[in-house]
Amino acid sequence: MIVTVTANPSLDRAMVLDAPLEVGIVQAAASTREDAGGKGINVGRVIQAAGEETLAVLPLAQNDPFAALLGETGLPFHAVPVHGHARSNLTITDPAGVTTKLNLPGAALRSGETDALLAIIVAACEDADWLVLAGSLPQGMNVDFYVDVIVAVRARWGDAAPRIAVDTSGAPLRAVVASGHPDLIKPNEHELADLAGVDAPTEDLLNAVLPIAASLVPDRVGAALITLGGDGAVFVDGSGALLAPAPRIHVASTVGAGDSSLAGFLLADVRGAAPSECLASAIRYGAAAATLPGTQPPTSSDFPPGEIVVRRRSNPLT
Ligand SMILES: Nc1ncnc2c1ncn2[C@@H]1O[C@H](COP(=O)(O)OP(=O)(O)O)[C@@H](O)[C@H]1O
Ligand SMILES: O=P(O)(O)OC[C@H]1O[C@](O)(COP(=O)(O)O)[C@@H](O)[C@@H]1O
Repeated sequence: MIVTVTANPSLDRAMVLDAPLEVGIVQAAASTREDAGGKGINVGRVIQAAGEETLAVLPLAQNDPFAALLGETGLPFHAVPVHGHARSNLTITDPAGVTTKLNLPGAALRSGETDALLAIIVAACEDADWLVLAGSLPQGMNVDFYVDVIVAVRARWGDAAPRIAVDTSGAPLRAVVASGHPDLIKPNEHELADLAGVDAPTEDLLNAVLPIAASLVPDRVGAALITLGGDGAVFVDGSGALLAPAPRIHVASTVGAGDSSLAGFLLADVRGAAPSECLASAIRYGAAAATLPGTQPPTSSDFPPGEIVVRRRSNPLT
């Protein structure tokens, strides 16, 4: 079972333009769709669509319109009652697939609500193979929240604790890497560079991220799945690195592509696949998500045609 946590859910509105986005003018939009989103929810929807067991944990006010949208997905979830409503994030995609994301900070949680969220997450981890801590934290929440979760889950479940994947950015990611030792992180090249305090690479991304990842794996994190948009993805663990370019696709919207990559990786892992097949699955799911509008979860029927070629590098630094 894969438990996902979305501390900062978002009602995702995706708008499609039939001309490139221009700032400072009035522009007609061609279409729009709404999804119950946020990184953990997106991961969970892909896992559920693939037929594997999953549970989403999130803070949610009873009278929040987000609840109806989430209910329509059929995703099993455990909502921790809170006062604030889910934020609304906006994604704008132009005909070339260029995606602009406008993300709000999200309503603050009260201190009792944060404690309740942590307790529910720990309880939900009984029999879980993976715990996925995904997305930003609501404004005002302690940046160590994910560290607190990791410590509490491992203290409660010991050897039976799930492996823990973290997909976040900025201060919460720095905190987790400083003192949480997660089993897996899933940054993109910008988040990875920010974490390591270096400039993000702009060329030959598959190779350029390897030394940055090697500075973190395995001392600070067990493994890293680094997604690189149209350039593909890299997986680094204590035994070396795996590199896979992305297939050429027609991009509809890249929102949710990173979440689908992580879901694809975990799906293959819980089905017993080797890391190279987990990486290929991450690429297939990420690329499939990018061909779909909004945060629609991809299934295997959306996979782009062709083989995913995975190369191994035993020493990421050479
Ligand atoms: N333009 C694209 N062409 C092909 N695949 C893509 C494209 N954009 C994203 N993907 C797929 O989705 C994955 C995740 O995308 P990425 O943009 O790195 O995630 P994030 O949203 O976390 O930044 C990539 O590793 C790739 O497999
Ligand atoms: O929690 P954050 O980092 O603000 O991101 C939330 C947004 O990211 C998404 O989960 C999409 O993420 P990706 O495009 O990185 O896969 C949206 O559903 C949501 O609006």
